[in-house]
Amino acid sequence: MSYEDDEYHVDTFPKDFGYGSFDQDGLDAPGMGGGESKPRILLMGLRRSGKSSIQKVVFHKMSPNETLFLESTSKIVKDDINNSSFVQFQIWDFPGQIDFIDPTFDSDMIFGGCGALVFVIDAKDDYNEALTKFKNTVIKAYKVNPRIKFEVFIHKVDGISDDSKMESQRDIHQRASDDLSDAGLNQIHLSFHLTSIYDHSIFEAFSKVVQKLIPQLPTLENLLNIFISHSGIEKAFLFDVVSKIYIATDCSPVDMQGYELCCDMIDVVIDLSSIYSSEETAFDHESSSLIKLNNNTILYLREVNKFLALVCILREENFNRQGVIDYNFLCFRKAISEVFELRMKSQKLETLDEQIEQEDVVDEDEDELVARVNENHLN
Ligand SMILES: Nc1nc2c(ncn2[C@@H]2O[C@H](COP(=O)(O)OP(=O)(O)OP(=O)(O)O)[C@@H](O)[C@H]2O)c(=O)[nH]1
Repeated sequence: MSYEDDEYHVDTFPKDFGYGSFDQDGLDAPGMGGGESKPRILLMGLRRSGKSSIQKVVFHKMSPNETLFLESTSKIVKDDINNSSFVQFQIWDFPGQIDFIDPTFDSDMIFGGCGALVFVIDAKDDYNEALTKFKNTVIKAYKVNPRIKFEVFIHKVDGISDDSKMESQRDIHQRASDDLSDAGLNQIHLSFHLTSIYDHSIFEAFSKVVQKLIPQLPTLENLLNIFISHSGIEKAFLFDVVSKIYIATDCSPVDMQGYELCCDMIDVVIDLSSIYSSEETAFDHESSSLIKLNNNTILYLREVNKFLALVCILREENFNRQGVIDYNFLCFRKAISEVFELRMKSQKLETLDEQIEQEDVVDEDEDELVARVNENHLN
């Protein structure tokens, strides 16, 4: 975790139940955790649009109200998210005032290794300036790296009526697309999300951003489809426990209420478990939980590995066959660990290749770059 400020309130989890270096069955082999091989998510947008708040709420358990006291970001902040082999990336939080189109800005380096660019637009503000900045940023980034996924967060939609939200989204979508086609770039795909840190929408949106960076996503979805169809389950989410973003779900549509219930269940399990166990074992290989709702529905949680949990929604009568569900779950967990191992092997090979090509210079280059950009562009 690259934040020096460790003072903020930890909302739900024990303080050290967060991201950090990990060593899972020797999977954190040298070179594997090296931040430089991880895809990068860039958080960009105008000043005070909410970039740092998003990062702190989703990945550092800051409570939304505390973001009111966040100071403006004055330099690029790099943050390593190292929670599991499936979810490893870096988030770079950019200061709102940074000038991407300045010729001295090293866009090759910044956008080159970037997996997704999240552009945050404050829905409560006049967004003309934001759209101009968005257009310039996309043009520059696409030129350097056409594989970047462009994600627009229409942010701070709390307290806005559903009609106004839809209207803002339609308007921003239309104008952003028009701007890009005027620049001859109508082939660029933009994704739009309505978000707020005051509800689960920010976690849902970030889930979708992160999923696009997981090459094994189709395999995970397939495994979940097979699992639910043979177990009488209606919906299943594979959750990253710390951030509560889901890294995969089955192919049925996501209902926001169901997602919120599953997120809340994770909080309940960790909170209760922390009372009766040490902080390190609040979530371990024996973690599982069952919650009966008063509408004939059951929430069922099982630990998949140190960082992942499977949370399922099913009808009460289907839980009569718990033995079948548990057996299927064990098969599912085994399959996940095989995918996980395969990924580790291929990452190891990639790292070896990279090391042969360029002996350990990338890390220094990137840090130098960030320092240089901060020096050149910011007070
Ligand atoms: N109502 C509401 N306010 C939000 C939301 N997200 C962030 N804010 C507020 O917006 C203000 C600015 O948030 P920051 O995260 O500092 O914005 P930033 O984009 O990082 O700003 P710079 O560092 O100056 O670029 C803070 O007062 C937050 O509390 C949201 O979803 N809803």
